[in-house]
Amino acid sequence: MSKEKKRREALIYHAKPTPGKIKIVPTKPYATQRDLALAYSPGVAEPCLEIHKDVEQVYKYTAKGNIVAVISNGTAVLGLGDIGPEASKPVMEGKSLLFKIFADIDGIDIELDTKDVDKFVETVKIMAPTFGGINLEDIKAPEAFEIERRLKEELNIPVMHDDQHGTAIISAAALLNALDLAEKKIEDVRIVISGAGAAAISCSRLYRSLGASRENMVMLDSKGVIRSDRPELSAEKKEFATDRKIDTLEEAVRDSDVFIGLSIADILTPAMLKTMNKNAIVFAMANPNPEIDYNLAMKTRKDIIMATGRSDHPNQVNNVLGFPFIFRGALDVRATKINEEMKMAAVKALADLAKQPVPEQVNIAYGETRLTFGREYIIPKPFDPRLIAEVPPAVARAAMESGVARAPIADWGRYREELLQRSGDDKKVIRWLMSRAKSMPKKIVFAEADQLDVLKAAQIAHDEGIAHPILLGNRKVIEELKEELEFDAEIPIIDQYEEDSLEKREAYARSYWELRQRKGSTLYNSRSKMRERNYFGAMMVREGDADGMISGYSRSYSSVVKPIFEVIGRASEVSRAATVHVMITSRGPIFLADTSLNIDPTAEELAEITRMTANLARAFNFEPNIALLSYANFGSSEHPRAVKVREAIRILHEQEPDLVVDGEIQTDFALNRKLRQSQFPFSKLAGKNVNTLVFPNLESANITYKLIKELQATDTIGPIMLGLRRAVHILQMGASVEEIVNMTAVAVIDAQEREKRRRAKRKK
Ligand SMILES: NC(=O)C1=CN([C@@H]2O[C@H](COP(=O)(O)OP(=O)(O)OC[C@H]3O[C@@H](n4cnc5c(N)ncnc54)[C@H](OP(=O)(O)O)[C@@H]3O)[C@@H](O)[C@H]2O)C=CC1
Ligand SMILES: CC(=O)C(=O)O
Ligand SMILES: [Mg+2]
Repeated sequence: MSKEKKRREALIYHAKPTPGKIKIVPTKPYATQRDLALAYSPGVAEPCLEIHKDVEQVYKYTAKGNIVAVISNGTAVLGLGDIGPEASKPVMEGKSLLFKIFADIDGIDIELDTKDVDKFVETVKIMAPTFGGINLEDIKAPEAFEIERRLKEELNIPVMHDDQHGTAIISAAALLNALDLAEKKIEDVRIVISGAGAAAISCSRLYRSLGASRENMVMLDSKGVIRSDRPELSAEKKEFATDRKIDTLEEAVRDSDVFIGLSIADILTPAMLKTMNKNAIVFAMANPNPEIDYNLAMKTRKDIIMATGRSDHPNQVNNVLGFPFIFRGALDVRATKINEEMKMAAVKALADLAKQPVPEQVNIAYGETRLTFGREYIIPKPFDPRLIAEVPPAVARAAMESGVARAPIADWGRYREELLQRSGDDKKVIRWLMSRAKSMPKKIVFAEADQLDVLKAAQIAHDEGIAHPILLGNRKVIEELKEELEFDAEIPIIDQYEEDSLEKREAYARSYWELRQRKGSTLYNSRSKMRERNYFGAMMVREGDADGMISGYSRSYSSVVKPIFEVIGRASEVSRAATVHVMITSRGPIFLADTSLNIDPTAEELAEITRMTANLARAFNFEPNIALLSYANFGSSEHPRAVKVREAIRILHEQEPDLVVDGEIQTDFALNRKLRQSQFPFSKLAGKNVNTLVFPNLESANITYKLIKELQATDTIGPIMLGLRRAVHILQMGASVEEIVNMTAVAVIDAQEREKRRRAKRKK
């Protein structure tokens, strides 16, 4: 993608559909007059009075304990410099978003219009009662040091300047691991630090407390090497001033072992890099552009261990790995500060985690085949789900042991459980879907590529590397739309009406005729069918010219299903096809079946639909806990409709004893674990969170999924077609671009799975 296109994409992302990246959502009921009388006057007076009597009760009755203020004055925004408070807001909103998605902390961004240290400190102090913690961000040195020092002294909630300590913690963990790989000792290595600001000073201090010697360190600022004979040095810079008589980065870097960049882009040249010692460690962490471009550095020297602050190269050393988890641990024990012990605990937890075997889902999330501790993996990845379970407990424990925890944790097992729950499964499934598709993109026919939204989805699928699209439809329209979308990649376009497609059309018509000649088709009508896009597209997949197909955006489901069933047909191992919708809810994804095909399945058919749905959930990386829904619970009705579901359960319990499935059960008992436990403790679902719902008939399934979708405005993936011979999926009419992209990923993964099975079969 061109730089200009990336720029516009970033701007549109921030502007649409609503400006910015965060919003506030109520957590209590507010529907009725009674709710409002509790939420606000008169009920609200009660917690006010309790807190007035004992201020600590504020943690019990308000959200304070989970809110962190992300505060900046915009004087050192990333590596962009002093761009002002308003211009820093996107970064602060970004930090709030990261707080939420990684650690379930509500980050509130605050941009202060002052460069005056006293005013800044006073303002934050005045606001402090609102927050459980204060994350200072992108404030330039030396003011940042004084602001943080004073706030730490004067407030009794955790205060951390992220650019100082977040960066120091992550880079220290990465440095320890890199030194391990380079077989060097921190006490012996010569370290050059480019930058003498908030981040650089704090990192250097932490390296010293890990054993680095001051004599081996050289620090540079915008004026060059910080020498002890330089006049007017700040106290912080003096701490790292060198007695060596050198002035330039070039001189400093020669024969050094470690380069730490926390300054500005592109100041380390290949020539300088070549003068560093063997197995040099290069952390070029300036954002958004590092001190030396990753590819340029790797081209210059093969033996370096390289990291940047960016997510698009191996070894992202960025404070995103730290602040969400460090604050999580600090908040959870109501720590009065974030002290050295807590920081060291975080360093150790992160460094250790990188050496552990990496879960498959992390490999998939990053499109890697096998991440293992080594030069290209010295630090965990931000989307590693183990971070939330490892780092906060380490920080919380250190807070308790160092005497700053006001609410110590007693049950560590339960705390871990709570942490895992916080990591929320909602968007993970989409992320997983995309990464899994990207790991081996497949050729997917977009049968309605002359529709704007379908083409947009094909463009995203192509740009993101999810699929290799084939655009089927009116060539002129597709080309015009492509131009409008600036979709300038060379993508195959097939217009089945054109002269060029005649040969294929004839070949497909003959194959189709062979297939259907005893089902009433003539060669003549087979030829005319191949003019229809869904027949043509399906034949492309059938004949191996494509791996999968997406259609149905502009026509009714039933009119698209027919050609697909005629051409592709049902897989031999099943007696029917079925469809599943995955609803992305706040409690995680829920699989619903059958939402689009079987109108009134028999007990046997329901059992089969359940088995297919369970397989799909597993293919999505979820262990299925399945409820077969009814209007009745466990034998409470003898109506044939309830009996049918009971019979399906009997079949499943007999044939699939290990499958976690039960019913017939009503929806509320299925979804509410406590309620279910109180009434039906004997159920196979006891202690389980149900994530798969199989409905007794099409009406109930279809109505339910549409109801959830419209009322909750949740993301959906579906309808996912199960039980066909090929990876062909039919969209709901008018699907959104996101939904089409999701379904494209589903089609790709489906094709990947089929290929895997074919290979396994061939091996046998
Ligand atoms: N990867 C990560 O997680 C993080 C990366 N960073 C990055 O580190 C950089 C600095 O951030 P921060 O410390 O907050 O900002 P500060 O404004 O506090 O510090 C910037 C420092 O860079 C120095 N500098 C400017 N130009 C040069 C130069 N040509 N050579 C050497 N030093 C120079 C400045 O020198 P002087 O003192 O003379 O003005 C100053 O010491 C930014 O690019 C930021 O994006 C920061 C935090 C986290
Ligand atoms: C990552 C970060 O906080 C910075 O670059 O400023
Ligand atoms: Mg920052």
